[in-house]
Amino acid sequence: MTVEPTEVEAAAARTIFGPRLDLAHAYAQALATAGVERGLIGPREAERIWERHLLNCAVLQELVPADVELGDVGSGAGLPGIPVAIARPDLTVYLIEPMLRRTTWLREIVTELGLENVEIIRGKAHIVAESGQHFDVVTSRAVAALPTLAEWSMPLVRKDGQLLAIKGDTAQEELVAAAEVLTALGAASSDVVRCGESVLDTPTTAVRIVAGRQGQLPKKKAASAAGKKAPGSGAKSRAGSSGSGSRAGAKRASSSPGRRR
Ligand SMILES: C[S@@+](CC[C@H](N)C(=O)[O-])C[C@H]1O[C@@H](n2cnc3c(N)ncnc32)[C@H](O)[C@@H]1O
Repeated sequence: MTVEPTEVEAAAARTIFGPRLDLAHAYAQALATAGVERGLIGPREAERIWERHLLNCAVLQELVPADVELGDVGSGAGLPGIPVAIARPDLTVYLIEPMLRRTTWLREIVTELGLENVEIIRGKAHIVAESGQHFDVVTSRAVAALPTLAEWSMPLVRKDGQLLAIKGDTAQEELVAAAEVLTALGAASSDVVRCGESVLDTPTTAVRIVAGRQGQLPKKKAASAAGKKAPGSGAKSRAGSSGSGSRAGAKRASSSPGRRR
């Protein structure tokens, strides 16, 4: 099966990916074939791989400053982290994902594409935060409702850094629902933004939260982390290496993940 973008999608892809367009084609092809066979995305996604996945995710890069470190929480098959990393070779992108099956795929595809600006961290977001790692920008898509997502992601954000969460039509409502949590987590500002308006028929909606201080674990998480240090916490694996031995991936988060996209 070959996955060709429509004319409109191809024009958008040329603008977004520039000289790295071939890498975007190779990733789209792999996602629509091996990605579907391995259950990383649903079978119906293959025919809308460009619009709904590569382009929808890659335009998030418009909000990302130059030369920064970006952590992508709950990366799954590599979304939005891999399209952003392809579009922006100046960034160092860390794909954060607890499930071994998915980090195995991520290591394979990152190696196959030769993406030197991507690293893979196996673990849940709070375990990575517990290890003291911070990023200038933390992205996500379809991981959890905003109050939960903020609790997981804000501890990973450096002072003045941003959390960028791709959300659908409910973005504004989620932001209102998360107001109290965001204040407690030290958010300096938050808004709903649209990306890709000049290239996409349907621009991507994202919630943007700016951190007023370097992220810390919420008190109850910090207390339990201090009492019980998780094995493998903080283990970071370069793409293509054998990965961490963290058991974090085996334990499900108590909050239900957001709508699958
Ligand atoms: C519905 S999938 C979305 C994957 C991808 N972001 C996308 O848009 O296609 C949610 C992902 O979040 C991961 N996840 C769940 N809880 C997590 C946590 N606490 N920290 C990091 N990732 C988590 C899951 O393993 C899964 O890969």
